[in-house]
Amino acid sequence: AAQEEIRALQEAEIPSAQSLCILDFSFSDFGLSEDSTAQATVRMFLDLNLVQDFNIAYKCLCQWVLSVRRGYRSNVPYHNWSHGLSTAQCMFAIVMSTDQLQSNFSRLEVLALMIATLNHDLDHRGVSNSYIERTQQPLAQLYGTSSLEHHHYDMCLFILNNPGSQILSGLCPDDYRTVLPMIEKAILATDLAVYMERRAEFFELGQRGMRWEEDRHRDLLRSMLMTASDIAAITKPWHIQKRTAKLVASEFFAQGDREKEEFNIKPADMMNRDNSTRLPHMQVNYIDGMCHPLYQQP
Ligand SMILES: CN1CCN(CCNc2cc(F)c3c(=O)c4c(-c5nccs5)[nH]c(Cc5ccc6c(c5)OCO6)c4oc3c2)CC1
Ligand SMILES: [Zn+2]
Repeated sequence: AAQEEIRALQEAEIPSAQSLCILDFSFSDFGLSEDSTAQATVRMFLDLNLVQDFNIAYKCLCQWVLSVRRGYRSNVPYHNWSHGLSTAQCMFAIVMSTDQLQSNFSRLEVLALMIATLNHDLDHRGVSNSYIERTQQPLAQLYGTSSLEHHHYDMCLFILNNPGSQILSGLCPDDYRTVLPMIEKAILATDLAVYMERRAEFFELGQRGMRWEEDRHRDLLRSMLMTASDIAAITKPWHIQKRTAKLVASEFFAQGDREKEEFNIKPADMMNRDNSTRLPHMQVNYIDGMCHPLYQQP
């Protein structure tokens, strides 16, 4: 990120959570300027007490936020900075609402989940894993499965290791060794194919009135929370949801067009522009099949 941008953010008066509406599950960044989205991210880290709990130098936090924002591609209709911020804001609202009741999450978990949500789709190219794997993109050579998510984590780590944005430099070695794998697992958990494989176990455990104390159970809980934040766009008020669905459609149809033209392969239904008339049908299918079961979980 550029020095004057960092100084501007560092010296800015960061608005309160209330004035930014970041405690609301109906939050949308649609009206916010690029600068306000960076300030909203700083506000989340401040209000979660992460800055003082983990001795994060404020200038470092500002540079890190701006580097993450820059790490998203603005020419991608849906999987861009706005989606990364919205996902992090949903996690912020979850943590802040549940922690009022009892301290559900450890400090390290909150730090890991906030870093993971904000970074989880870094450098997304607007195409799905199946596209990358079927068309033998370089990313597919690097990672067999979840190629996108492995790349998102790689980029997250790259920014965390960049001089000037090393917000984890204040952690003791034990905390550092604990939080990085937590962030990696959380980002890899945002591959919806992985979520679909693991959610049955989560629902089954949820029926047993779990206390979610064992490590492997906490991994599963954090993974499900990542997906709940990642797909929260369909929980927004209808006028917001409608606008976002159009962005998703334009991103998916662009992929379908490339599959037809460049690779002469038949796109999946969701990616095929010929199905534009079936948008409402696909929307309902997606919500009923993918999303509602997760939000219904007690
Ligand atoms: C086989 N499948 C193929 C698809 N694959 C990737 C699925 N991943 C994803 C990831 C996502 F984030 C969304 C997502 O956020 C979606 C939303 C939203 N609505 C409001 C806010 S977000 N609506 C729909 C369904 C849909 C409706 C109309 C369409 C369409 C998709 O594509 C073209 O027209 C979504 O599908 C999604 C599918 C999973 C495996
Ligand atoms: Zn995402």
